[in-house]
Amino acid sequence: MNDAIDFDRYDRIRPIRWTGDALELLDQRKLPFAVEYVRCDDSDAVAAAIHALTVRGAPAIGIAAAWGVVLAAREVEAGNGVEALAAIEPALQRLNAARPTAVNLAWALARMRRVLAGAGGDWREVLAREAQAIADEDLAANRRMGALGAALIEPGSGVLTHCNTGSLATAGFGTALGVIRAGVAQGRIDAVFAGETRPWLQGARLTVWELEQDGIAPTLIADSAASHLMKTGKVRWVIVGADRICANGDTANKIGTYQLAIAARHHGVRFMVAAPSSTVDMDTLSGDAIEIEERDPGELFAVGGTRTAAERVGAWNPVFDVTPHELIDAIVTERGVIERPDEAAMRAAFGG
Ligand SMILES: CSC[C@H]1O[C@H](OP(=O)(O)O)[C@H](O)[C@@H]1O
Repeated sequence: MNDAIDFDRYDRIRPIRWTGDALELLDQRKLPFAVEYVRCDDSDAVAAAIHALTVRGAPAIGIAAAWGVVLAAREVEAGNGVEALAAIEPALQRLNAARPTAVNLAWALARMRRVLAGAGGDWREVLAREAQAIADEDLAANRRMGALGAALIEPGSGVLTHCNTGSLATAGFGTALGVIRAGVAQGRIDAVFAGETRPWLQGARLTVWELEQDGIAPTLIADSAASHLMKTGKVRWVIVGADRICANGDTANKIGTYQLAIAARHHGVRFMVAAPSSTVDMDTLSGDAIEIEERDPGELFAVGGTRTAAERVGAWNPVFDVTPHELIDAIVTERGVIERPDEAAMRAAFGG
């Protein structure tokens, strides 16, 4: 076993590209069957891409929104940041409304507002530098988290992950999938199981595709097979991402995460949440206060354009759920590891 991580092998995918005058987004609605980028020339196009899941994943939508602010700035004239902020605020509101659950969206917009409010005549350049800094910091955080999370994993482990938390959901390398990449690179992880993650199939379409790019051969399972897999003893950890981590450690993540945590605790499988500090929301005291996004029920009726449900059926499509902190064994951010998270541990680590 060694601690080295070959980022040339494990960190090559970039879902977000800034061209200097437009934002190019790897269209995650079309992966893995087509690798196509969508060009956004204005902030409303970015907001639409976030809502449509062209770009998705908590850190990635924050980064995309930050570049959306840069695009909004191109449409106004102002002598300084305060004037510019007043002019582009409606566009920032539309970006913020694109999706409600991942705190990274609002966090990135608040950070862009903060630097803009203090900027002078060079406010456009200040915004562009801040958007790039948000992306660069996320990539560095993911690589750091990968090492911190992997260090918790005993050699010879099997792991199960849910949804997609890789390069596609971030600036690169990933959060939970970054921990898994690091664990594989270090020889700690022998088997990676990926849940398909209905209804949007982030696991079957995106996580499997990402791992194939790395030369890692995951085993795909139906979401409904997860408890049975844990019962076999083949996994020692469930490793997932997060869209919002509250002041007491309660965590919102892709729908299905909560039941994975319940099953993990029942079977003595450890449960790790990996997310950058930009996903921590110390202003939200507990998971009960998190707005859970509900998407078009039609997402449940078809896969890839082929209907799979009988006609004339209703559906309920919440796309996140909340795992109570009591079911989480470790929260890993780039700042460190919080074992058995609770409000005291979260405040010691993040203040507030
Ligand atoms: C690294 S954050 C990824 C996070 O976002 C996903 O949701 P969505 O695909 O709807 O954006 C899921 O909750 C992942 O854990």
